[in-house]
Amino acid sequence: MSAAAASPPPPAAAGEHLRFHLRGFLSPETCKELEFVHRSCGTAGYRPSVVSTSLPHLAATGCGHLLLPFVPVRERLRDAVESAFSCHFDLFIEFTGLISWCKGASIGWHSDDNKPYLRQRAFTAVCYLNDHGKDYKGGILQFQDGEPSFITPVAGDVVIYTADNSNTHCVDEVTEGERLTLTLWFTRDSAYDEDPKLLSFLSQTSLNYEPVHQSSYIPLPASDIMYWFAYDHSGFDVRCARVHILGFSFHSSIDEDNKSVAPAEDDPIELLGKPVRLGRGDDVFDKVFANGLHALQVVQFYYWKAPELSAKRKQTSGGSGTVCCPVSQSRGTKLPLPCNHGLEQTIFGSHKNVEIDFEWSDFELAVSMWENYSEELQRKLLTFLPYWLSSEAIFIVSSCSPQVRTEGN
Ligand SMILES: O=C(O)CCC(=O)C(=O)O
Ligand SMILES: [Fe+2]
Repeated sequence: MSAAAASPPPPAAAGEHLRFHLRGFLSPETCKELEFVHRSCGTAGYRPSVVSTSLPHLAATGCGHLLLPFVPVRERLRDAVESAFSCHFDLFIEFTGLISWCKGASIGWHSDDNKPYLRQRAFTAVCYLNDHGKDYKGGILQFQDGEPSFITPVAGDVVIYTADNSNTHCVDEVTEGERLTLTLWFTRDSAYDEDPKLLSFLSQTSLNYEPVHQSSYIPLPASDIMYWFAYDHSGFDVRCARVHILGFSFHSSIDEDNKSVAPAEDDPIELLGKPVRLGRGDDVFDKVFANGLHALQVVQFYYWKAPELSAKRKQTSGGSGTVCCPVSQSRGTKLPLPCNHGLEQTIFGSHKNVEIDFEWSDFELAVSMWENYSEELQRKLLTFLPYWLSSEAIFIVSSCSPQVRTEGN
């Protein structure tokens, strides 16, 4: 969760600078962690060819604990904006969201406060989580006037600018791959502060679980329609596409010799709301996941940790052979989900290019690492929430701060 310690931009006299390009603001590890959250939880976006993950969506789908990786980043970005634009007033975060700009996504010339319902926006921060050229083509950010006149996105870099028409900008069409960003808008108007809204969601969902119970971090899918990515008179389910691209498939949780229990679904996509297994090639993994989103999150966690896991395996076993295989070939049949492999490949296919040296034993280890990771975040969330609720704000609660009393202290 650590964010790289880039020095804050120098304070500027009002009007002196329109925008700042901060290089290396986020560490590669922070970029990867946010990418994991987005690829696990994103839904079809608010514009064509876009997938997005907003913080209220995380809180509403049983993933309130996944807000934690955002907390230090939001705080550092607010500090950077306040210092860059010499703000002698309170600044609130109006929106925080992860966005994938997929093939065909672009935005024409605009300023970020250009609609009556967007007038409250004062500043924008866009963090780039992956690299132009390597991960996607197109997607250059251009400004109409002033310097810098364009930004070529590099993972870890941030651009901050005023949301008014002195920063009219556009984003070129993404022609290949997936351009990942973390976008924040800041406001001076506390009525638009997103924190109280998030806290209200969190208190309705996360506070119900005490003590930490396993099911408290299992994701709960939103309505199926939110995962439908429409493209060119066709489309696909985002959960299926993300799982397929990494070589996995969804299987029934019911064993083949027990077919009589298998219920017939009107809409096969509804099967993703029920317990599922994961398969790869002819193998089906033993574990039953609570739903398709749970399975997807574990697959994305595995993908995030795969290089580390395979390096560890090679170190300990000298690279030879598999230890045990928690899989079988006769378990749950492949779910009859509608898919469009060609389109899934066109839209999400580019990021699997880091070839995974796949072993089921690594995957099994990733399942327990994911459980530990989620449990730790959930524990932190439950510790922080009372402090957040009493100040109606989301902030880093330092464990050494004297007012924090955690269990056992
Ligand atoms: O992603 C970017 O570089 C800028 C995005 C943008 O202009 C917007 O979301 O309003
Ligand atoms: Fe914009």
